[in-house]
Formats: sequence, C-alpha cells, structure tokens
Amino acid sequence: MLDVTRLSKTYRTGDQALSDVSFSLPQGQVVGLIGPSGAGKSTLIRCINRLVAPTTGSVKLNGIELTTLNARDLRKARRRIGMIFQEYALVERLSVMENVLSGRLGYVPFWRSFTRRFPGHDIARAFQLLDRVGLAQHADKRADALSGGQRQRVGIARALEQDPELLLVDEPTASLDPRTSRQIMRLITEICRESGLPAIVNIHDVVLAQAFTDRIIGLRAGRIVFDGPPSALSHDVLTTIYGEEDWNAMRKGTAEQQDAEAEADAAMQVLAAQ
Ligand SMILES: Nc1ncnc2c1ncn2[C@@H]1O[C@H](COP(=O)(O)OP(=O)(O)OP(=O)(O)O)[C@@H](O)[C@H]1O
Repeated sequence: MLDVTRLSKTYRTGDQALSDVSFSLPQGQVVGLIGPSGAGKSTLIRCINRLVAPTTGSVKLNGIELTTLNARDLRKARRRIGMIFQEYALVERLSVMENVLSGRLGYVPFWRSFTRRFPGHDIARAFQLLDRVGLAQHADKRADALSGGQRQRVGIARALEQDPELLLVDEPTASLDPRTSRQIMRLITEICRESGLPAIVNIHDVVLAQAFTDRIIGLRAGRIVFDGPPSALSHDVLTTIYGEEDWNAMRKGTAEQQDAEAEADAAMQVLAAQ
C-alpha cells in the first residue's frame, strides 16, 4: 500500500512542479499517470523513490515514511521499489540472466555483487521470472541481441527480481511499436494483479492507459485534476487535463495511428492468405 499525502515540490528555480498531491494505492492496483508535458509526472515518480526530495508532504510505503529516511535506510527502502524505464536501462554486454540478477544487487554482500555470484534461490527466481515474461530460452543471450520488446521484458523481470512492494514505471512503451506496447502493458498489469503489486505507470498514450490500467490519475500544472476509473475519462475530463488544443491534437494523432495500424493489419492478412 502506498500513501501519498499533501506532496508538494518546488525546485530551486522556483518551478512549482507538484502542489498538494494526495492519493493512496492499494495492493495490486495499476494506476496510469497522465498529463501534458511539464505537468509533474516525472517529479511525482522521483519524489516517491526520493531521487528528488519533496518540499513538503508524506510518502508512506507499507507504513514506512520515505521522505525522512537517512541514506542507509533509504537504500534499503529503494530495494523495495522496482523501476521500469523507457530505455530499459540494461547492461547491454551482459546476458539476459545477469541483467535480471542485477535486481538482487541491493541485497547481496558487496563481494558477491563484485564477483556476480548470486545465491541459488536468486537464480531459481530469475529463471522463474524469465519464464513468466516469455524469455526463458533467451537467458544466456546478450541483452544487446534482443528486440526492444524483449529488452523491456528483461527490465520487467529485473524489477520483479528485486521482490518489490511497489513498481514505478516510467514511459514503458515510448520506444516500442503499438503492438509491442500493448503486449508490454498487458504483461505489466497481469503481473501486478496476480502478485498484488501496486504500480504507477507514467504514460503518454491515453488509449493504452485507458485499455490496461485500473485507475487514472490526471495531473495538470502539478495538481491532480482527475482521479478515477478509465471509463470516466470523458472528452471533458481529457480537455481539463490536457487543454482543448492539445487534447484535440492528441485525438487526431491517435485516430491516424489507429487507421495506419488497421491498414497494416489488413495488408498482413492479405499476405498471409497468399
Ligand atoms: N530538475 C529540475 N529543476 C527545475 N525545474 C524542474 C526540474 N525538473 C522538472 N522541473 C520543472 O517541473 C515541472 C514538472 O516537470 P516534470 O518533468 O515533472 O513534468 P512531466 O509531466 O514529467 O513532463 P514530461 O511529460 O515532459 O516528461 C516543469 O515545469 C519542469 O520545468
């Protein structure tokens, strides 16, 4: 369970990136965080894992206040927060298995991490996770031999290998094609539901967010202007979040993309039938 209460962040430049943000996230719930550029989405994610220090407010993960932890306790708390990144953040020259095991680095003693010797149960868990994300047969491949979608699956397995209590997911599909994006969003949401893991997904694509998340939080200029089920994201709500002009432009872009995908699907079917 994550409890964010009256969180605000003003950067030294004077930019007020978050104002009085409050919400709670129960086990297994996947929240899509949406909003225009500069709304404060990245700042919110960074304040939760304390890459950015909030100015005021509270962030509690399963009862532990994160905003006041000292460096040592913060390192421990961060083990419990799995991160999934837009650009995957894999070590390209290491194997898929080694990348997944790197999720345990916060737990193993320094000498073990240095020699990359992990306990048997960590390796068994990594195999299990690679199987879950559909990459069991790729364990020994180098990360740089994988496609974008496969890399993101490694990123997901690595985050889960941490045994997290919360997942923070930053634009997981921004570097992927539409079909792979849907597969990745489906995988993240299925895993969260089956393991009771709460997740916040910072996502630009409103259609994807609507299709796969349980709840949407809409930020605008650092404030929550919508918090509700995806089905309640009406045209009016989206106009409130993005503003008239940006939402109309986004809608047009989405419609064009869907047409292009439908055309590509039809072409594939014709080819397959030949
Ligand atoms: N390190 C920083 N120093 C000063 N101001 C910052 C810093 N990071 C972000 N900001 C400002 O805080 C506000 C929120 O930025 P943030 O990056 O959190 O928005 P965002 O919703 O994630 O945007 P995007 O979708 O473009 O990534 C913006 O006005 C931005 O200029």
